[in-house]
Amino acid sequence: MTTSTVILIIVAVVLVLAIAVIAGVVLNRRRRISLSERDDSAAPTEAVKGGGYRAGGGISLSSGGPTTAAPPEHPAGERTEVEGQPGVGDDAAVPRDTERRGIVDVQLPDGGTTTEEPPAQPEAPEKPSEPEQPEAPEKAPEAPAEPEVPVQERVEPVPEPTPAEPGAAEEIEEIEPTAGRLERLRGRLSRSRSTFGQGLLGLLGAGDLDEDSWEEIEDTLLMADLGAATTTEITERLRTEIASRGIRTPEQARALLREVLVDTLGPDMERAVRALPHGDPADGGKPAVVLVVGVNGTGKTTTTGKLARVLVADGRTVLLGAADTFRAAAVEQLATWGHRVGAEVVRGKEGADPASVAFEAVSRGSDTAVDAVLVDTAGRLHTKTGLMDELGKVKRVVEKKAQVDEVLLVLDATTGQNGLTQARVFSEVVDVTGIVLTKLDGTAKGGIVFQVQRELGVPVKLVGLGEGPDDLAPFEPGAFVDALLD
Ligand SMILES: Nc1nc2c(ncn2[C@@H]2O[C@H](COP(=O)(O)OP(=O)(O)OP(=O)(O)O)[C@@H](O)[C@H]2O)c(=O)[nH]1
Repeated sequence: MTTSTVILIIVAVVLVLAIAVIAGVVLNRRRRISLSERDDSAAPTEAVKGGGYRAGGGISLSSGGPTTAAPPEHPAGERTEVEGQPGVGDDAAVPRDTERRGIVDVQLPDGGTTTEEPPAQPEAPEKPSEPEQPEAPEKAPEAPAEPEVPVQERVEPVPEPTPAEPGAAEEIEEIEPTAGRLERLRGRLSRSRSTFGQGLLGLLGAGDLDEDSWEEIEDTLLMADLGAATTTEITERLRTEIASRGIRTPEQARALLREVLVDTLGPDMERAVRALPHGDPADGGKPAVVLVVGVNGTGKTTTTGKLARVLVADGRTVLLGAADTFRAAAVEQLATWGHRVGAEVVRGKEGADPASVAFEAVSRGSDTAVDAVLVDTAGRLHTKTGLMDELGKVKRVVEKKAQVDEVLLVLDATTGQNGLTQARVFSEVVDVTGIVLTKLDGTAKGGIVFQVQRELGVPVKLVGLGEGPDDLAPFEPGAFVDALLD
């Protein structure tokens, strides 16, 4: 063995040993890191999960029972007012039906076929000698160009008795005068009043406001759903004005608070509901077209019915379009409202294309020269995209026949911030021109009025203050703030 071979062997052995040592060190480190990683992650997980709370028992479960197979009951009477619900694509309350479908799922009938008769209506026996239904095919030339909307095939206008028809007049209800409604319904705001107005007045009237008092004022505004931006704006203005005007007495504080709140509500915004016709419909004028949109359960159908009553009480003729075809009961509900005020109702079968129903309603309204066509739309769809598609389509299709004068977005005041999220989404889809805030009688958080207007720049035009047929009032900032503060 030569010297060089010996050296080579020694070098090789040294190299092998070095590699072995390095590998050992690396493996050892990895193991250590891996162990410490696990240790680190274990601690926060526990902290987040438990937060120190230990449940005393398991979650109580019960059987769904046999009722799951039966068709769901209309739970309108059981609606619970749950904070933070719903989102767009959800319901505002307990879903009334199990089946959901998007417009893409709707089966279109073959051309030329007639749709099957709708299920017998409760009112049907009372009007056996109804005039013949208008011939749908006559409207074919007026149908919109959108090929997927075979209007004349899908919609079945069902004329309800009008005031002029013999035998129908006695069924039509008397409608409360619309003037001064907010004043009359003022007591319904009492729940809002107690926490919001009285809390603020108590703080401001106490005088000598320190930082804690201002924080409390901010908290009161935030808890009443006024939102951060409006709260800051109001608080800053109150601070400035109290200092510059030298407000001393509770009366002065009250007057200032009223002034600031009313100003924040934009008293100059145009709040008239655009539901009067363009010219005289009997003389070639066009009816006003009002679309009522919103998430299901917020009170769209009820609001449409209440608004019809307001118009009828004002001596106007109204036609209702039941374009909420996702739920048969919603169509029936609107038909009942129509029947009660003597308004004709145009409806499609369950699952009919809402756009075609809306189009037919507007066509029929123009033909019969009514003053206003109110279209109740569906708000429950799987997704925001589905909702956009449908509402956008309804508006586009209707606009082929007439101008849409008003798009009323119905929001449930009891859903707080979520109403705002809904408002944003709906205003992306259609140009919302007015807001109807319903169920203000059932919340202590009337402050959502401030936030919604600020966010959307669209006025609250009407408020729902109860389930009664005439519990719809115009929104008047001064009277509203007085109701909060008195
Ligand atoms: N307390 C109170 N209840 C209201 C008001 N407006 C509507 N409601 C009730 O809210 C429930 C839902 O109203 P709907 O008109 O059916 O709601 P919708 O948005 O049309 O829902 P769908 O019919 O499913 O499309 C009903 O029980 C109404 O009586 C209101 O201003 N105050």
